[in-house]
Amino acid sequence: MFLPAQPIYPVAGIREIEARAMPGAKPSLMERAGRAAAEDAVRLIMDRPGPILVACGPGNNGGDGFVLARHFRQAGREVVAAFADDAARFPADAATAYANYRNSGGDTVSSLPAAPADGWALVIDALFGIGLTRPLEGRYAQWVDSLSRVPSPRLAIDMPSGLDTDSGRVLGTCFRATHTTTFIALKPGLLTLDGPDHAGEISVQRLDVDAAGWLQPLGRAVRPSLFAHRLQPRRRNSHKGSYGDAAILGGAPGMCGAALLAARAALWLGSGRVFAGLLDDAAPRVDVAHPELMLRAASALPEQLSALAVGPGLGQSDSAHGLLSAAITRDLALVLDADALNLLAADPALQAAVTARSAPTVLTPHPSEAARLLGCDTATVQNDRLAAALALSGRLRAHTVLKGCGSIVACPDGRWFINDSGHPGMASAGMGDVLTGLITALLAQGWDAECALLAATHLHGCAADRLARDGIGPVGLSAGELIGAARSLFNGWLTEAARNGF
Ligand SMILES: NC(=O)C1=CN([C@@H]2O[C@H](COP(=O)(O)OP(=O)(O)OC[C@H]3O[C@@H](n4cnc5c(N)ncnc54)[C@H](O)[C@@H]3O)[C@@H](O)[C@H]2O)[C@@H](O)CC1
Ligand SMILES: [K+]
Repeated sequence: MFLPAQPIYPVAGIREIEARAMPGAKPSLMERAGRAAAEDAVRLIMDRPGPILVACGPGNNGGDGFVLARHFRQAGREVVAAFADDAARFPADAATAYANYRNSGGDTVSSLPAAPADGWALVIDALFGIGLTRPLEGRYAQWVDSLSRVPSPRLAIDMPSGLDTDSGRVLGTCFRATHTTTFIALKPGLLTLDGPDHAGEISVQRLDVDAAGWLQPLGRAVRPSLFAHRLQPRRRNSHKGSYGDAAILGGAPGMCGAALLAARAALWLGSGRVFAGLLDDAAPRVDVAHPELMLRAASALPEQLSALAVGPGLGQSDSAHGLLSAAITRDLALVLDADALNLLAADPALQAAVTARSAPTVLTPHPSEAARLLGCDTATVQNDRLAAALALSGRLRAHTVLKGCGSIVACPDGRWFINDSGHPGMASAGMGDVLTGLITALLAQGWDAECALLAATHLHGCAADRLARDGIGPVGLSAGELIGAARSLFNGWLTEAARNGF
């Protein structure tokens, strides 16, 4: 069964949901949060004797830590609570949690104690959650760094302290959790940029709050349930013309491989026919490993196509510019990748032409390409990947995938998705070309841009994950190897969808 695509909210959304769900809630949300975190913590210490260290901060995240500490005390487990701020300045809920902890006989220490001889059973970071507003420094930076070095399991409450909730940026330094218990819903920062390196395994504790019931989410984590309705079995009475003509335009001298990788991916994800238009006059006439592909001169692609990708190995020559310009005016689903994006960034007239298109456009930038398109630097894109992807989709009226750790899929209407499949072994040449081929194949088969982009992006990462489980990667995974795994997984999804009656 396909898992639901969980909602994701930035801080403002979580605050709004809290404000609506909190009044009169019994037990209070903080009581629920502390208890839920304690339940996750119990699972981490099943076979681990010894004391638990909880580091509590000056806000409500610290309050959650005191609720959790009280539960462990009451269960007879040794807890050391480190708290170095002024309890008189706690917000109301945290003040109650602190008082209850003290009333249960709990004490605090004002500096991080040395680890006991047999180590901590677990260390818990309840320093800062969604209320982090500036970089960690001084004492809290030291605490976070030394807690991150503890070899025990390390649990972050709501957010790893130091991680910006909306962007996944590390502010100063950041707790490196092995596990994170996050409340109410997922947050973007857990899933993109530096989030996955710091959050570890994520458990979402909803606290009996129906987040989507209070606030319609704009963001979701990518799961096949989002496009399951597209995973239809093929009709027996069909032929290659039923599954579209896909084409890849690129392959300038020295870069034919990029176009061939994209074309191979389009072939193995089910396009009826696949053409590759290659700019290199000396390009091979046949792909010997895949003679099914129809290799043509770049200017000789058929008039009738179902979907066209421009970019893999395209280069930035005048002829590349001319071909791109002509492609943009074609009334078909269009994927723009690599140098097509760089040419677009340098030419406002091309951008206007993209914006004027009525057929779907998909953009697949990595952060530097996105920066060129937005006229900013790469750091600005990375500092707020979500905003960058949405800005591109809005400006160019296109669906965008901003690649990188936690790829962001943005729609022109302001909805967005974060993909959590894949691993750093995918940081190798040709991976983007394969993604482009996968997207193009689905567009050629009649999928809408949103579903094609979501499915291809998720599939791309899932294929890499499956290969890594079999020892093919993460290190040394090559883009070509991904294509067969993607095909096999996609067929598995089709079987699953049929079994579940989609
Ligand atoms: N509001 C609620 O009812 C609930 C809140 N919950 C918890 O409360 C958290 C949010 O609480 P808060 O809004 O109090 O925020 P935090 O507890 O995350 O932190 C806010 C406090 O940290 C200070 N601060 C921010 N950045 C700092 C830095 N770099 N160095 C030093 N101090 C810094 C702020 O001035 C403020 O005192 C959530 O993440 C969650 O853990 C949960 O208990 C669920 C219910
Ligand atoms: K925390």
